[in-house]
Amino acid sequence: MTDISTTEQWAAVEGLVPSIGEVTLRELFDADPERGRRMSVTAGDLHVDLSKHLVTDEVLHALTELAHAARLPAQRAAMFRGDRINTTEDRSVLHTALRLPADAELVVDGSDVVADVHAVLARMTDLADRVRSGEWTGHTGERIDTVVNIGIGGSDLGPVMVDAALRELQTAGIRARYVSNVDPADLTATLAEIDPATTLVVVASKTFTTQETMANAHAARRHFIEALGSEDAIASHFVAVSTAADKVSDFGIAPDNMFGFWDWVGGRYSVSSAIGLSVMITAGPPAFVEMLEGFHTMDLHFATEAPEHNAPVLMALLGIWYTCFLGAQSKAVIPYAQDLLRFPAYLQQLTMESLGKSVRLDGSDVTYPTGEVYWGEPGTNGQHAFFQLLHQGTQLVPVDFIGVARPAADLDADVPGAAEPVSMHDMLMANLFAQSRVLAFGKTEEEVLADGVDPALAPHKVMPGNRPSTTILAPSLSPSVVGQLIALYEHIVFTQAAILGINAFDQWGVELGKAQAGELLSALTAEAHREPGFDSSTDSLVEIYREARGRR
Ligand SMILES: O=P(O)(O)OC[C@H]1O[C@](O)(CO)[C@@H](O)[C@@H]1O
Repeated sequence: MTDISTTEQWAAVEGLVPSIGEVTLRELFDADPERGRRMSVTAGDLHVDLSKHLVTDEVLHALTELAHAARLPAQRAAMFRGDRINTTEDRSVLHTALRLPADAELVVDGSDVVADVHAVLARMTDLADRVRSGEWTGHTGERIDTVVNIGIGGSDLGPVMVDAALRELQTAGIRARYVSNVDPADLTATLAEIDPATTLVVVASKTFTTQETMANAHAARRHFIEALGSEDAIASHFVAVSTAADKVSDFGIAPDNMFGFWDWVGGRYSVSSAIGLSVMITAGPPAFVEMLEGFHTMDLHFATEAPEHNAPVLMALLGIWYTCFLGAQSKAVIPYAQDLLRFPAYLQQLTMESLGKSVRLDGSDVTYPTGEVYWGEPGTNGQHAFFQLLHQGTQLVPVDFIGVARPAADLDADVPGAAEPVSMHDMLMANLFAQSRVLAFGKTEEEVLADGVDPALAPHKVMPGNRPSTTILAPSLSPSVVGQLIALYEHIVFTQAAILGINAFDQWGVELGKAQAGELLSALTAEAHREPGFDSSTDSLVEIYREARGRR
């Protein structure tokens, strides 16, 4: 396969790097008063402003040529068609099929996957409606008021993030709790605040073998049987979401209470599958369907728009520009929306499990960086924590700002000096716009001195500026917008992987740790301390731990 870094298109981008060192964002904006509008694209309901990036039209053009050199349109078509592009696991990659409308058709390996998807959606809807209406009752005849989702990674981060994002729609009196960590503190804290008689547990695991999930599920099962006095209680308090029907049945959950998905849905791409069941129960089936429509809107945008107007393609190319050509190593995602609190954590798995690869699809070593370290916290909190490094530190950290125009609810605040109370949402968004301006345009020494600052202090108050950011502005945090945002980043990941020639859909690196945890568990729990067998660090840690636990 072609090593993208050996192409003339790659060399062309590389050749433009010095030109970017010669201009500033201030100069680029001064030279083109239309830059703000001209370098923004619309994707579904999202206004995506790319104008505050360290690029000229020439750079953007050269980057889109890179996408052509990597045959992005052909690779994209192969994914949407269901080709087995996850070659190391010999699987199709079809999360986009999870949001196709019911009248669409997509036959893969002789089976219409759209019909399969909608059959599961209908069963999920039926369960959610019955739980929400009170028709589904627990073992003692009480209504369900709490859903506990037990899962980890993709079987947790998606639902937990969307649950928070759709908080305002949770009007049926049903709350969700999420248990993921094998640290017993996680399940213990959750069990302490729920009543088993009114709780439905969703065991969410694609494989139904994940150590953390199975440990938590079995412990929860014991707790429910003890609390409700009968093993029969499991039938009305446990459902499962999985691709492994046999293992679900071995656990004691009947097929009627299992909601399936397929091996062509990667864990980190699974929130639009039955893995979203807890959210469908708390926010309601119409909200879930609207979210799927939002996903589909972005899928269509990605599949059909030319690269020059294609938000995920452009954002992916900018990511490659910063990491492969300008030396950036991380990307901050700052939602100015408290309900998107968990979006950065969700993106960490989506992007880093996907792009954390050092060999290409053909097994050859990559010769360029892949992926970025994603991190972030909601604004304005981040401003009072890590923004100092973004503004005046020495690292290049591109930022994605996300904001919504209309809040679900607003409050007025009295602001010193203001005649009238001020909308707190307006305050929030003013902060977002201010931060992206300060990052981009900074403050020169001349401007600092013009404020009358002591010249000795002036260097400390200079803001270098020229720090790039994207601003994504949505009309509101509707379920559709949530789906659009998730799909936007899914397709950014796809595009980067397609250009860099890596597999975004496997995660072999996670496996070795799982295997070694098994060996370590035996060493920690064995009757008698074995001869040292690991390495001198691990051996002494095991010994100290065993002693602390009273094991010799
Ligand atoms: O849904 P499962 O099979 O329990 O897997 C959970 C997670 O574990 C991983 O395999 C590795 O962390 C993720 O890719 C996945 O989302």
